[in-house]
Amino acid sequence: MSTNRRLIETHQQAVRSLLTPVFKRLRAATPDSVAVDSPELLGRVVAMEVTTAIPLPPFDNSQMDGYAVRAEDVATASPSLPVTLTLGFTTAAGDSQLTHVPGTASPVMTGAVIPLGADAVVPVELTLPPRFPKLNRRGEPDPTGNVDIASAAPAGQFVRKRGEDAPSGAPILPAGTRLTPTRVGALAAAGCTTVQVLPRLRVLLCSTGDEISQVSEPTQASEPSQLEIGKIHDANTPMLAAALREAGAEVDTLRCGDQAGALQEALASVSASYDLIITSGGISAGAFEVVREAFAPLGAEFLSVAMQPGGPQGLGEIVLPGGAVPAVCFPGNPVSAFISAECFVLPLLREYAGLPAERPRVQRQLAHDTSSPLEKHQVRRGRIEADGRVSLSGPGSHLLSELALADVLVQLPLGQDSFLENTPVETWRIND
Ligand SMILES: Nc1nc2c(c(=O)[nH]1)N[C@H]1C(S)=C(S)[C@@H](COP(=O)(O)OP(=O)(O)OC[C@H]3O[C@@H](n4cnc5c(N)ncnc54)[C@H](O)[C@@H]3O)O[C@H]1N2
Ligand code: MOO
Repeated sequence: MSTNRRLIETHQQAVRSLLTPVFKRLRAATPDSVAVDSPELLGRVVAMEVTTAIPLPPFDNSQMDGYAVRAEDVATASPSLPVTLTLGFTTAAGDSQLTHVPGTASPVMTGAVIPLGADAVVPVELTLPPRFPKLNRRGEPDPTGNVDIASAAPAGQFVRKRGEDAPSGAPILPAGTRLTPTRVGALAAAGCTTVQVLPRLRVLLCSTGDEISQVSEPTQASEPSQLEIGKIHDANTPMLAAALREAGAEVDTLRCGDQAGALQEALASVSASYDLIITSGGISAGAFEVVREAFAPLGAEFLSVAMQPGGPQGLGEIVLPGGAVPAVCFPGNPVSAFISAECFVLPLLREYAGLPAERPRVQRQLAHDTSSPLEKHQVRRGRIEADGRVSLSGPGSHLLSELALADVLVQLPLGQDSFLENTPVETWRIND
């Protein structure tokens, strides 16, 4: 066993240095043009500032169903001394602008253009009686009758001014903004039909091992297993693909057995299409370490990080016929693979995708005593108890079901091997 282990922070820095040029290149690349109504848009990052070509709102409009008036015509109105005004033509949302006749009340619906010459709106509830009479729109016979206005309306009351949300030419989304549903709405309101977004990071996720590569179809959980002894279902490909996609990447997958030549061959034909290769398995001290055997001669480095799980790691730019591609290699144990992704790669991807890089971090007390290797940073899985303290599951890196039901990853720092009940520890929220 190597004792020359790299600190977790040093390896984080090494992975960051490997991937920084990739993100820099993607930020400078031709952006993708994506339609505003495409399901593809959600979660993408705006490549350049978006401005609105029109004022928002585009015209003065009513905030209420009521009557557009001139403020001066209703200045003295009150419930005990209403002001009676002649009914004018009605404007509904979507109608073009009418001209307001001084001394009259022009019925307007919410969103309707304020008639030219009116400057305030009296809600229908503040008229007597508090409901609309028969109304006439443009093209219909001239309206007849009056309305009693029971409240004064200062100029501007319930008028949503043209451009008050964003004037014409104003920036609505700065470059680097991640597109959420509200931002998609703002783009649509401004009349944008397409938006320029940063290209996604394209990842080839490669899971290795004879034990997974020869299993054809997974059996239903409810049926007796069809697995031959020695084979297992491939958990890492779906899990890591989901984690990478959640962090904004575009992911293709490749499964490969334990033959280094076959892995090199498979990568040679596809590598040019990817910004990053992630591998799982085949990197520790065994006799058949396919990733180590295939990648070390191509330029990757394999080493040991002072952490558990996730001790064995690999990284480097590997040189393939299609060009050099950065590769980050995780150990095969599923919990090790997930925690490696959480510690070394996902924060960088989230940062590029405009997401918070770090999982929400909170100090919590341990619900019981525990121990951890003195010379390693241990990442345990925990459940939050009703009293807010955290209970740990076993340390084994094969315990995927326990990881799947954990609330937090619990950080037990290097240099301490015994942790008493109620010791405060840093926790990272997962599985939300
Ligand atoms: N003599 C030593 N043996 C081991 C060491 C060591 O330092 N010296 N390190 C151990 C640690 S820690 C880990 S972690 C593993 C890492 O091994 P590999 O990265 O080479 O991974 P594999 O041997 O290929 O697989 C490990 C384990 O995970 C299962 N696995 C692999 N791929 C998948 C998958 N896609 N889905 C589900 N499970 C997977 C595999 O069957 C093995 O059980 O090495 C220790 N050994
Ligand atoms: O470090 Mo391994 O990643 O514990 O299981």
